[in-house]
Amino acid sequence: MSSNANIPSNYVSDVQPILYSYWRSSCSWRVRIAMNLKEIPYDIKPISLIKSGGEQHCNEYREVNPMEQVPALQIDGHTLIESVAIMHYLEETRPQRPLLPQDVHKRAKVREIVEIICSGIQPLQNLIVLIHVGEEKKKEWAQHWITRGFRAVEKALSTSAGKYCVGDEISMADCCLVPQVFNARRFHVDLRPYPIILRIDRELESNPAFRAAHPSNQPDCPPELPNK
Ligand SMILES: O=C(O)/C=C\C(=O)CC(=O)CC(=O)O
Repeated sequence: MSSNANIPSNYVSDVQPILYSYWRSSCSWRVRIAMNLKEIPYDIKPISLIKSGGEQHCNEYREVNPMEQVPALQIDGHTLIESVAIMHYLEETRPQRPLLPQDVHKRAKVREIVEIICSGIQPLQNLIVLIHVGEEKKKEWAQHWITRGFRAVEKALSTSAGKYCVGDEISMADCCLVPQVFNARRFHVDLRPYPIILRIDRELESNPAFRAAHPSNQPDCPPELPNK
């Protein structure tokens, strides 16, 4: 299966991977997009982040992911956690449909945008943080950090974007951007100051890999919430 000269051919297993995922977890969503783009078939094991105080905290799942978060991916006989590390593993073992550009400067740009979103925005507005911030303040809190980060993303995109975040090829940066835009809408962030972000999000809306990964198309999406 693997055509990457650095990866032994027996490294990649034919056993279908299992993705521990939650329908509107943006981190699970990044990996779903990457798997779909690379056309890797996988099964989803839903982990409800809200049922009974969160299934991610149960003993059984803590064995899978000691960070008590989704996603986790069982693949090639290994259990991997952390969405960005997982995307890089997929890139290295399944080089088909690359998610990193060849050009080193473009690669750096992809990693920069990934980092802004995955370290500088999402962790500050995820469920565990918002629980600590409290119901009353959580919307303002999330808006603050998303706005701060989107200013930097928009600036990065002003020099890197073509059709997508970096040039005209879909990359890891796009896998991270689309779920973060969803979160921004969820917290009613005014997105008008970010026209490039909005344009790329719109561009990717109809892409089949992105569409299939959308929360509303997940097996654990509550039926009463078909549209986000
Ligand atoms: O249904 C819920 O409200 C629970 C959790 C989430 O949305 C996931 C997050 O914590 C946000 C995120 O992934 O960025």
